[in-house]
Amino acid sequence: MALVSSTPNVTSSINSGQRGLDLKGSNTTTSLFSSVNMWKSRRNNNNTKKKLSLVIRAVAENQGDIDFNDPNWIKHYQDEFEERFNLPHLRDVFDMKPIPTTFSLKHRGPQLVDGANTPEVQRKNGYVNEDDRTLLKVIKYSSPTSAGAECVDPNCSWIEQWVHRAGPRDKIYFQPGKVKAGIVTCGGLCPGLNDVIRQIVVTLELYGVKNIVGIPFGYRGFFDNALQEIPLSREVVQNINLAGGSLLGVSRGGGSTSDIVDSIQARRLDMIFILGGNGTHAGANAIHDECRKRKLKVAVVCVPKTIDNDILLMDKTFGFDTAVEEAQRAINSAYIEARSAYHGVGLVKLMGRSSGFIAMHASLSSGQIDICLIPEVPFSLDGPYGVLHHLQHLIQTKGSAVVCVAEGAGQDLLQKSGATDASGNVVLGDIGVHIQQQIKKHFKGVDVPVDVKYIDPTYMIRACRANASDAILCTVLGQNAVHGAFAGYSGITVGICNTHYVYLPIPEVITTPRFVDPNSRMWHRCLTSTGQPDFL
Ligand SMILES: Nc1ncnc2c1ncn2[C@@H]1O[C@H](COP(=O)(O)OP(=O)(O)OP(=O)(O)O)[C@@H](O)[C@H]1O
Ligand SMILES: O=P(O)(O)OC[C@H]1O[C@](O)(CO)[C@@H](O)[C@@H]1O
Ligand SMILES: [Mg+2]
Repeated sequence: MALVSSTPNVTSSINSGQRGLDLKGSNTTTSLFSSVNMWKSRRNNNNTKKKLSLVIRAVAENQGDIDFNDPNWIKHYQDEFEERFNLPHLRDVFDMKPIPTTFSLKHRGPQLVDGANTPEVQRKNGYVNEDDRTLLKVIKYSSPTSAGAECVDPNCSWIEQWVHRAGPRDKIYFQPGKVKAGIVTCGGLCPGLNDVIRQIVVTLELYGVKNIVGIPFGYRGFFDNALQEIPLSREVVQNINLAGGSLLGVSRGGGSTSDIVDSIQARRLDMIFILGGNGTHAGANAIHDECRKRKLKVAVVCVPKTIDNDILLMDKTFGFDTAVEEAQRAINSAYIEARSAYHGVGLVKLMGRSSGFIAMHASLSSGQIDICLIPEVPFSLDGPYGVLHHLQHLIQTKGSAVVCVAEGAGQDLLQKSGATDASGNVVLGDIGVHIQQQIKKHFKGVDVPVDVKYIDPTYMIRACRANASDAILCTVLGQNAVHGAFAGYSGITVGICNTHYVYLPIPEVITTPRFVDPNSRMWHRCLTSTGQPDFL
């Protein structure tokens, strides 16, 4: 029985910040709205019994083909999970024999001669066994009503879900001296891109790779003949992490998979490291499939890049911490402006196309936000429960207020242009400008003076260099990407799950964007911190 792939886990979809995982195959927008509606109805329902029955009904409806009376159902579930998270490997297609790794840290001492594969050498070099696994979920929920509960059955049975541990293996599937490796950065900018590029190059060189190139301006670099490959070496990348942006440039849109793979073939690339978000990963998976179809021995390995932190299953993606930290500056300025004005309102718009992680975390960390609005939580501006009424209350009671809004929030309040960007992403209406206008209009209507200061720090945040914690994350992800390619995997991405670094098959992390779960502890903490009510 196809337990995992054909049975969406709606308990997770209600409760998890990773609900998209469980709505496989469904349209992203539809999933977002149906889940938001489900949440809406949950939030308006204060009766615990009703809540519980809703959850259990969701389980029953959506785990329809799991027979919970089967004493082995957990085992079946785990087997399906293992199969789903199995990593595609070049061995699946090619008859390949591994060779001892050339990755070795510099050692002193007679017993640590390069190439010697003694347990001592293995331990000193920190090789990871191919069978090592890390747990994807670490909380044992005792009830489906526990905050953030992700349960498969009504009893919330404990089900171990293991994913593959990342790191260098003692055997590799490429001869480093013959490898040509390419690196490409796609989508929008994100702090840390240069750190990842740098670590990929440095690690490749440590294996002994001499032919490393950058593909300029995202996928465009593969099919725009006017663009030249950029030769990369430790020397070239030595200091690139000191600046934001991407040494290679980025772009959205363009290019058929077939053209890109033609280009990979013509360039004779053996490994391609692809840095990008959801769209980029979808492209990378298509490239991996096409390479398999053409019987090309190419390792396609992604490093998730999204400032919005909207990739499934991961603790966080690089650049996110920096974005949150940088957002503090905008929030603090808005706060000072608001405090210093008579009836001041500071309004800050932060990135977050469909996920409000930056806005939520920035609100939490600043402690200066009175109202935080994110795409996952619907709100109304007008009426007795609307944002404007609450804002008026704040102005009249404490004299000033600060609002933080994610760019994708409240899109239902704006006219849709129907426009899309080069990658097919919907062009959003400007919710920041809209709220600013509505605040002015509302206060004029009730004849209360207000002084609104609107700050949109979007591109200032995105162009920053990575902060210390992101720089470390980038370092580990970049190194692990190279280890993954040499280990022979393709069609994979690297990530951090429960503080451990893992490899995941690409399709598992991009079924939808990752969303803030309005029922999660984190969102509840944000509400506790702002003191804001529901706005519906
Ligand atoms: N479904 C898809 N299949 C193949 N390629 C895709 C797909 N979606 C997007 N791409 C390509 O991936 C690249 C990046 O996509 P996109 O602009 O959506 O950025 P992203 O990777 O999602 O990152 P960001 O977080 O900045 O939005 C573009 O060149 C785009 O053409
Ligand atoms: O203006 P650009 O380059 O299209 O990027 C804007 C988008 O980038 C993102 O930060 C994702 O990278 C979104 O939040 C935002 O909508
Ligand atoms: Mg995208």
